[in-house]
Amino acid sequence: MDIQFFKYQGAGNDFILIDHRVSPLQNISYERIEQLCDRRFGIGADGLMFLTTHDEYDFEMHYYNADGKPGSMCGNGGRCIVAFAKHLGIIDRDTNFLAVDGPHYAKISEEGNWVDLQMIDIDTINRDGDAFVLNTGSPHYVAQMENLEDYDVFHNGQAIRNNDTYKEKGINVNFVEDKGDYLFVRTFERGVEDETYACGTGVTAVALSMAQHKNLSGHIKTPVKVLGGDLSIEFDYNGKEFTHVFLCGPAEKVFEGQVSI
Ligand SMILES: N[C@@H](CCC[C@H](N)C(=O)O)C(=O)O
Repeated sequence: MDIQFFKYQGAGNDFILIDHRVSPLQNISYERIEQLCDRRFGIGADGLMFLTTHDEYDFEMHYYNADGKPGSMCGNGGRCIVAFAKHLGIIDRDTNFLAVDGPHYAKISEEGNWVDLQMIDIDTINRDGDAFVLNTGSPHYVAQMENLEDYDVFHNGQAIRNNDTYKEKGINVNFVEDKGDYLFVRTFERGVEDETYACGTGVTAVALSMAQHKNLSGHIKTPVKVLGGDLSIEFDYNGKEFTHVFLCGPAEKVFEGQVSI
C-alpha cells in the first residue's frame, strides 16, 4: 500500500509526518518505522509522527523515535506537527492538541513557519553531581561545558545515556555553554542514539536549569543556538515553579512524497 508522507524540520530536528485520517496504518511495525527513518535506506528522520483526530482536541500527536519505538514528548516534533496541522487546514493561528505528556497550546505565525509551543509546567530539578536532571515531557540530563564546539558529544553523551543510572530507561544528554547573550546547546538523543541538530525538550530543560542555577526569577526569555539554528525559550519562574513555558522556533515543510508501507 502506498501512503503520502510529509517531511518537516524544526531547527534541523527532522521528522516524517503522516496524516492518519487519510492513511490509517493499523499494523505498521516498529521495524518499518525504523527503516523509514533510516538516512540511507529510508526517507531519513530523527522521528516519525502520526496525526490522528481526537474528540476533545484539534488533533492528537503520536511520536516515534528513529529507532522505531514510541518516544516521550518531542518539543520540535510538537512544533512541526502544529505547522503540519495548519498546512492540512485543521487549525488556523492557534491550537490545543493532545500529546503523550498531556494537552499543549500552540500559536503559529501567519506564514505557518514559526511555532510557539507551550510545554508542561516544571517544579522539580534534581542533581547528578554537577549536572541537572529534569523531565520536560522527556527526561533530560544537562551538563555545563566550555569549548562545546570541539567537544565529543557523541561518545560522552552515549556514555552518560548508557551508564548504570540511566541505561534501563535511557535519558537525553544535553551539553550547554553559556555564551553571555545566548546559550549554545548540543544534545545526544535517546531513541536516535546519536547527536541531533536540535532537541526542543532538551533546550527547554537547559534554559530552566540555567535559570535556577543563576537564581533568576520573573519572566525570562532565553535565546539558544543549536547546530540546526536558533530557538528561544520563554517562561515565568518564581524560584520554585516554572510556568507558561514556551518553546519558540522555526517549523518548515521540506518535501512530501509517496512511500509503500
Ligand atoms: N527531539 C525531541 C525529543 C524526542 C524524544 C526523545 N528522543 C525521547 O524519547 O527521549 C525534542 O525536540 O524534544
